[in-house]
Amino acid sequence: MELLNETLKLYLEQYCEPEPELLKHIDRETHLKVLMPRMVSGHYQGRVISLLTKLVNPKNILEIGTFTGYATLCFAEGLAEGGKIITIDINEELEDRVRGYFAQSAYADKIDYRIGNAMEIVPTLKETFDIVFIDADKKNNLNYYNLVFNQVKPGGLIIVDNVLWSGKVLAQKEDKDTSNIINFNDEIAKDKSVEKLILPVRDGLFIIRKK
Ligand SMILES: C[S@@+](CC[C@H](N)C(=O)[O-])C[C@H]1O[C@@H](n2cnc3c(N)ncnc32)[C@H](O)[C@@H]1O
Repeated sequence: MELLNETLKLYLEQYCEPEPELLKHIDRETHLKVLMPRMVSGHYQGRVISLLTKLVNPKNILEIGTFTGYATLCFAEGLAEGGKIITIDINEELEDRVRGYFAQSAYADKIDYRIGNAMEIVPTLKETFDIVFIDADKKNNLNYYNLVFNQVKPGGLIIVDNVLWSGKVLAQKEDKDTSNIINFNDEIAKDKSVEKLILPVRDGLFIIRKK
């Protein structure tokens, strides 16, 4: 089940900023040439990410789950002067394509793209982050959250994608992925060290602000 019906999606896309040409190209190629294209953030969610990032004006961003780099470039639009984004993906088959997209963008020198298992790479990072985007293997949402939490600045954001999981979370489906996401959402709801809300954007974006 798609949470946004096609008519509403098209309307929302008309009343936000237009999709930059490179992102249009990435979205088109992702749908034509890459497996599981529906993982791409896309126009409306991309503009939500871009606007949120501009409000925060971050120095350091961490993205866990690059895929084709669409959201990476949306985050990069809002980086502060001298800021950078580290983005991690385990899928080396996409590396050349994604490095090509980043090279064509205005943000090539701000993006630190690493290939490997985020569960191994994240514990090696020394930076503190203004924004962390968790969008990889959903079973590890809580592990990533716990791994990065101490490196998120007070007032910083942790954003987690797909927390409504195509409506399966509301239907309380009992498959493993859905149960993991429900468990993650429940843990965040109980966490008193953060302010939080789920935006019903695309597949559900959890916006979590560290107090
Ligand atoms: C939903 S996609 C990311 C979409 C992208 N952030 C966007 O918004 O366009 C999830 C990505 O996580 C990656 N991934 C899955 N498990 C991972 C892991 N353990 N470490 C790093 N990346 C992982 C997958 O290869 C996939 O490209």
